[in-house]
Amino acid sequence: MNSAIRLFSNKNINITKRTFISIIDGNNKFQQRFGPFPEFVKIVEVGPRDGLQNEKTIVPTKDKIHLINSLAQTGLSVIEATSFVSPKWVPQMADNKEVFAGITKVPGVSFPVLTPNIQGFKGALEAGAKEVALFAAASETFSKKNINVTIEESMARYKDVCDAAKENNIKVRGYVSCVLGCPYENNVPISKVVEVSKRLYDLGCYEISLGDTIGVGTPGATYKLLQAMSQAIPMEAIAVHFHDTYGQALANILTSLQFGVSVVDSSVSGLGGCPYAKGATGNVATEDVLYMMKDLGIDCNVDMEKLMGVSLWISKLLNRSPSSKVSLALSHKVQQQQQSQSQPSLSNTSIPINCNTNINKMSTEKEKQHIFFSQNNQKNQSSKLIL
Ligand SMILES: CC(C)(COP(=O)([O-])OP(=O)([O-])OC[C@H]1O[C@@H](n2cnc3c(N)ncnc32)[C@H](O)[C@@H]1OP(=O)([O-])[O-])[C@@H](O)C(=O)NCCC(=O)NCCSC(=O)C[C@@](C)(O)CC(=O)[O-]
Repeated sequence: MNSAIRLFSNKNINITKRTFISIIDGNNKFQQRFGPFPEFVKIVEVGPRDGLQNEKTIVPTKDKIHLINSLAQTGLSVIEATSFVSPKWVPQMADNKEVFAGITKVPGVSFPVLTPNIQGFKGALEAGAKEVALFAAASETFSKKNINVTIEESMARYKDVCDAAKENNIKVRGYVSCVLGCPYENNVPISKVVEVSKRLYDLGCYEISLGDTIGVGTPGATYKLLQAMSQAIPMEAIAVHFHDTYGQALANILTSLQFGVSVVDSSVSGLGGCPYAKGATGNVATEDVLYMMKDLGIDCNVDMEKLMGVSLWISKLLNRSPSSKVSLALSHKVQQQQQSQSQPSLSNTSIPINCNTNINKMSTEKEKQHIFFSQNNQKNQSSKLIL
């Protein structure tokens, strides 16, 4: 039994249900019991890359650009823009140069791109990228399937990329896939994850993102992994990248925060997957992460209202509902509010959302921009949403 419930059911302690709720509701008490948590968490938005690389229908370049530009208006400081990988392997990212050239390089926002080898690095450099991301795996089979080389061979390639990056003053981030399980080998030894992560870190990656590629991880497994990782790499250089296939991502993030992790990868609307991990669903949704962070009192410096607008827009464009539980819940709330025509009650956060907008029917970029950023003004059609 958890200690809070034990306390509540202990007849010797005179505690009312009301007091009990106020104890667990108080952020300070919660932090004392479950924290401490970092004060600030950097969100690395991977939707435009990890999300769109897995879409069956290829999203038009202009829409990718619009997606990234809109995300850059939300306060996000890192938005992974595209991949400089082989178009034969991942055709969804074949327009990498056009996407990178088309996006507005907002000061203070990084737009890293994936590079699997020196050819990709050169392409990224020519396109004007200031940050690249390498992606290794802790599973031999996954490495072969994903980048057609063994782990050892990938390290040799990544050394060349890191050397070239140093010469050109380019920041390098490193991914390790299959940290909590592999679609081909199932169990992956923690020692292998630590080894590959440390090698990437020693090559010069400033941050190592631990990828639960197929979303099989649990808080228990995450705890054990981070315990081992914390012995090898400074905690501030560790990021977590959870897919939500088994619905464990938020619980795993909470565990990671308790360990001191302060960088979380996520994807707007829960877009995502991996073309070489069949059945893996999207990354944890950025909206869901923000909702949890807000309750924990953790600052992420992202405007939830704007992000929800982006989430609804990209979901409409892809002709499906958001994978984000928070987006779905909030959309239903809006619909209910619209039906009952009632006034909203007291709230800390209000999100205006126009659920009736069909973005596909909008012909021009200007119209799309308008619906994104002027929802506040569309009082006749929008409802204020209460979190
Ligand atoms: C690594 C390769 C290229 C090896 O692929 P390969 O076939 O072994 O490459 P190659 O060196 O033998 O070259 C074959 C052809 O590819 C071209 N080529 C070679 N390199 C490039 C390049 N950079 N950009 C563009 N073209 C390239 C090269 O020019 C040549 O073209 P051809 O002469 O036949 O016309 C391939 O396996 C590949 O592109 N893999 C990428 C797969 C991928 O993007 N996977 C998804 C990202 S990883 C992921 O999602 C996991 C992550 C990061 O999110 C974290 C997690 O959740 O775990």
